[in-house]
Amino acid sequence: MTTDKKIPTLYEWAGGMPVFEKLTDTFYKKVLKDPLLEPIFKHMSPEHQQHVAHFIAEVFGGPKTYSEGEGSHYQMVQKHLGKHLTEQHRQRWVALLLETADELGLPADPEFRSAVVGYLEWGTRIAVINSREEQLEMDKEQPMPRWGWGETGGPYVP
Ligand code: HEM
Repeated sequence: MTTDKKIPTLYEWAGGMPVFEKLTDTFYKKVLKDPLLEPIFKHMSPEHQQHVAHFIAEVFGGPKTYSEGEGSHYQMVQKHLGKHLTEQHRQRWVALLLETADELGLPADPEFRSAVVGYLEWGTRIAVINSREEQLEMDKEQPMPRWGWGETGGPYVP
C-alpha cells in the first residue's frame, strides 16, 4: 500500500516566516558586534535583515515576499558586487548564523540541518565569488534559487 505523505518544505519545517525574521534579526545583532564583520555591514539598510529573511524563506519554499516586493535574484547578486569578501568573512558569517539557529532552537534534526548547511555553503561561496567582481553579466530575469531536502530525502522521523 502506498501512502500519500506530503513532505513539508524546509520553510514549513523551520516554522514559517516569524522564525526566519527572528533568525536574521538576532543574527545581524551578532554581526554588528563581530569585529571581522561589523565594518562590512555597518552601513546596511534598516530593511537588510528582513530582506535576507524573506530571501532565504523563499529559497526554502516559502512565499514570494522577496521576489514580488523587495528584489530579485539579480538584485541580490548586485548587492555583493565589489564587496571583496574573503573566506574568513564567509566562514564567520556561516558560523554566526548557525550559532543563532541553535540559540533560537530551529529544528536540529540531521536532515534539516544538512539541507541548511548545504544551502549556506552554496550561497555564501557564490556571494564571495561575486564580491570579487565590480560588474557581472547576468540575466535580470534569472529565477530565485530553490532549495529542498536533497539526498537525505525528507524530514526527520524520530
Ligand atoms: C546564502 C548567503 C547569502 C544570502 C542569501 C544573502 C542575501 C543578501 C540579500 C538579500 C541582500 C540585499 C539586502 C537588501 O535588499 O537590503 C544582501 C546584501 C548584502 N550582503 Fe548578503 N547574502 C548572503 C551571503 C553574504 C555573505 C557571506 C556576506 C559577507 C560576509 C554578505 C554581505 C552582504 C553585504 C555587505 C550586503 C550589502 C549590505 C548593504 O546594504 O550595505 N552576504 N545579501
